[in-house]
Amino acid sequence: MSLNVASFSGGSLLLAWQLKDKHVLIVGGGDVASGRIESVLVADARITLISPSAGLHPLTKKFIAQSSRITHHDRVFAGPADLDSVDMVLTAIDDVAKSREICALCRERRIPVNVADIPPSCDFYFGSQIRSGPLQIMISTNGQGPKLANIIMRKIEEALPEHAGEAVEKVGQLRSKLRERAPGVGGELGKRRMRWMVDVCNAWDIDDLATLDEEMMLRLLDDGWEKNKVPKPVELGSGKKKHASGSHLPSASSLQGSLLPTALGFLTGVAATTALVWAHVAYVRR
Ligand SMILES: C[C@@]1(CC(=O)O)C2=NC(=C\c3[nH]c(c(CCC(=O)O)c3CC(=O)O)Cc3[nH]c(c(CC(=O)O)c3CCC(=O)O)/C=C3\N/C(=C\2)[C@@H](CCC(=O)O)[C@]3(C)CC(=O)O)/[C@H]1CCC(=O)O
Ligand SMILES: NC(=O)c1ccc[n+]([C@@H]2O[C@H](COP(=O)([O-])OP(=O)(O)OC[C@H]3O[C@@H](n4cnc5c(N)ncnc54)[C@H](O)[C@@H]3O)[C@@H](O)[C@H]2O)c1
Repeated sequence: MSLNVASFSGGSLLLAWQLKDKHVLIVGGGDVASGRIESVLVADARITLISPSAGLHPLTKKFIAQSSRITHHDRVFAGPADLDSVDMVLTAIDDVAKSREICALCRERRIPVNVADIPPSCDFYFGSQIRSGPLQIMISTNGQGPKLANIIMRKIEEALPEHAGEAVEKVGQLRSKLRERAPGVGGELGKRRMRWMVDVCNAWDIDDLATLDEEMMLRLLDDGWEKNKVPKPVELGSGKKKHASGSHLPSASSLQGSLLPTALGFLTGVAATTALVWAHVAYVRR
C-alpha cells in the first residue's frame, strides 16, 4: 500500500487536554458558557468566570453556587489584566467585536483561546461529547457541521457496549495493581507488562472486564500475571455475576446527572438540575 502523504492535511489535532488545577478563564455566563463550564469542570480545572450577574444562565448560576472551583466576577471583561496567569480562555459572549479583541489579546500572550462560534478566533474547537467515567469520546466535524456532530454522537452512543465505561475503569484499576507488582518504566518488565495487558484486553470481552472486582483482579494477577498466562473470565467467576446497575452511557449533556452531583455534592438539587440540563440540551441555538 502506498503512503499518500498529501492527504495528511485539513484536519485538527485530537487530544485529551489535561487541565487539572490549570486556570481557565471563561468570559460570558449565558447558555453557551454553561456548557463550557461543564466541560472544564469535569477536567478538574480552576475557573474564573467573568460575566455580569444579570445575564447568567440558570445553570451557570447553579455551577457558581455549588462549585468551590469557580470564582465569579460580576462584571464585564476589563482588559489584559484579566489574562494574568491564565492557561486557557473560553469566550461565549454576545459581542463579536469584544470577542475578537479578547482573542487578539490571548494570541499576543500565546494563551490558547476558543471563541464560541467564531472559527477563525479559535485555537481549538469544542466537539460533541460522550462520557462514561474515564471513557471519553469526542466527535468533531472540524467546523463543518456541528449539528451533524451531535447526531453522529447519538448514533455512536447507541452502538457502544453498555458497560464500556465500567470496563475502562476496571482495566485502569487492574493496570495500577499490576504496576505495583511490576513497577518501572520501559525495559523487559515493561514490555512483558504491556503484552500481558494487551492479552487480557483481547481475551476478555468488554462486559466481562466490567465485572472485574477486587477479588477477581487479585486472582487474575496471581493466577495470570505471576504464571505468565491469561485465565479465561469463567475461571475467575466472571459472567456469573450481574452488574449492580444496568447503566447506559450518559452523554456530556447528562453529565450533571452522573458525575457532577458527586463532585459538587448537590444530591438534593438533582431533580432541578436535570430539568435545567434538558432545557439546556433542548435549546435550539439557531
Ligand atoms: C459540537 C458543539 C460543541 C459545543 O459548542 O459545546 C459545537 N457546536 C455545537 C452546536 C451548534 N453550533 C451551531 C449550531 C446550529 C446548527 C449549525 O449551524 O450546524 C449547533 C447545533 C445546535 O445548537 O443544536 C452553530 C455554529 N457553531 C459554529 C458556528 C460558526 C461557523 O460555522 O462559522 C456556527 C454557526 C453560527 C451561524 O450560523 O451564524 C462553530 C463551532 N461550533 C463548534 C462546536 C465548533 C465546531 C465543532 C464541529 O464541527 O464538530 C466550532 C467551529 C467552534 C466552537 O464553538 O468550538 C455543539 C454541539 C454539542 C452537542 O450538543 O453535542
Ligand atoms: N446560544 C445560541 O443560540 C447561539 C447560537 C450560535 C451562536 N451563539 C454565539 O455564542 C455566544 C454566546 O451565546 P449565548 O447564547 O451563551 O449568549 P447569551 O446572550 O445567553 O450570553 C452572553 C453572556 O455574555 C455576557 N457578556 C456580554 N458581554 C460581556 C463582556 N464584555 N464581558 C463579560 N461577559 C459579557 C452576558 O452578560 C451573558 O451572560 C455569542 O457569540 C452568540 O452569538 C449562540
